[in-house]
Amino acid sequence: MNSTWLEIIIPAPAFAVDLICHEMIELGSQGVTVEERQLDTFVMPDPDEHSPEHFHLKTYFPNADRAEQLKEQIAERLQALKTLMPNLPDIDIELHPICQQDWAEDWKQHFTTTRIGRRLVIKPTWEDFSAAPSDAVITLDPGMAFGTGTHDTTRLCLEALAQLFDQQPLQRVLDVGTGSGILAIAAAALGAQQVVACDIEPQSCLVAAENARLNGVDNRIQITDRALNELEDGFELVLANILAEENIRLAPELVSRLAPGGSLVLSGILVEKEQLVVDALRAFSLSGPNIYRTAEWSCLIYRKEA
Ligand SMILES: C[S@@+](CC[C@H](N)C(=O)[O-])C[C@H]1O[C@@H](n2cnc3c(N)ncnc32)[C@H](O)[C@@H]1O
Repeated sequence: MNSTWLEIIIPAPAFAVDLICHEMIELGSQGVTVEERQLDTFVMPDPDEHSPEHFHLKTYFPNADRAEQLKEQIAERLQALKTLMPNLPDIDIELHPICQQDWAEDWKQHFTTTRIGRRLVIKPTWEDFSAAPSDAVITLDPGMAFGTGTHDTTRLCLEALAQLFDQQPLQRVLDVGTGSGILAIAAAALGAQQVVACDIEPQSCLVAAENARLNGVDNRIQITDRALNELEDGFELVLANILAEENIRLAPELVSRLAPGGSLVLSGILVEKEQLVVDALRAFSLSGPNIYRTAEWSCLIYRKEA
């Protein structure tokens, strides 16, 4: 489906954002997003981060042919808001017609069967693949959760996982921020007998559980939304594809969940934030890191002293 929508961008001061959003919905907008910060990553904004004074509202209307009429209506609404908020400045809005593609099909084009390392193969549910006997094939439908293997941060983790399993078989693996479950399932497919996968998002836990079932490894993966500090320890491998800041915040818990000699794989780290993580991890008895980079992402691999 390729229908044309109208995207309207409204620069707005912080104090007016809620009311303007409300007005747009009243005018028939099918969705409003508020760009409040430069998103350089994939998860939640830092709650301690200060909000900026100005925002960009993007609001979407299904009927692009109403552009001129909508522009006038929005100008009238903004003018009317000035009676409530005398400090509201004059606002220049931008209008762009945009094509709505069939996103579900569009992103699928970028998720195709991929081999990682010697044995690991990631395959979308809608593709066929003839596996060699030694292949560890995992089949995924990421649903609403993050993790198809196409994102560089996931890929770096999968490469680390494949490399570590090549060095020695690993039995107990912890996947922190499991998303679609891709890393946990890959660990089980490569032979781990007990995998714990946690995520703060209940939706991710549901998707991960379904993907584990689909891959026939649900009996070896325990999926939980419990906090990291409530989980057991003694893991030979701990993977965390979460933000640099989150990796730093959780570092004591991540390290304490490792068995002696265990490996810690930290991903989701922008190259520019790599040093922050390296500095924070110095506080622990770890060797490393071995650092792997793809585009703007870094992945750090540590080993806990035996
Ligand atoms: C970038 S995704 C990674 C998904 C998957 N592991 C992968 O490598 O593709 C990060 C996931 O971590 C989860 N997450 C973020 N902070 C977390 C935390 N403190 N504890 C557990 N999960 C967390 C998010 O909900 C999200 O599903």
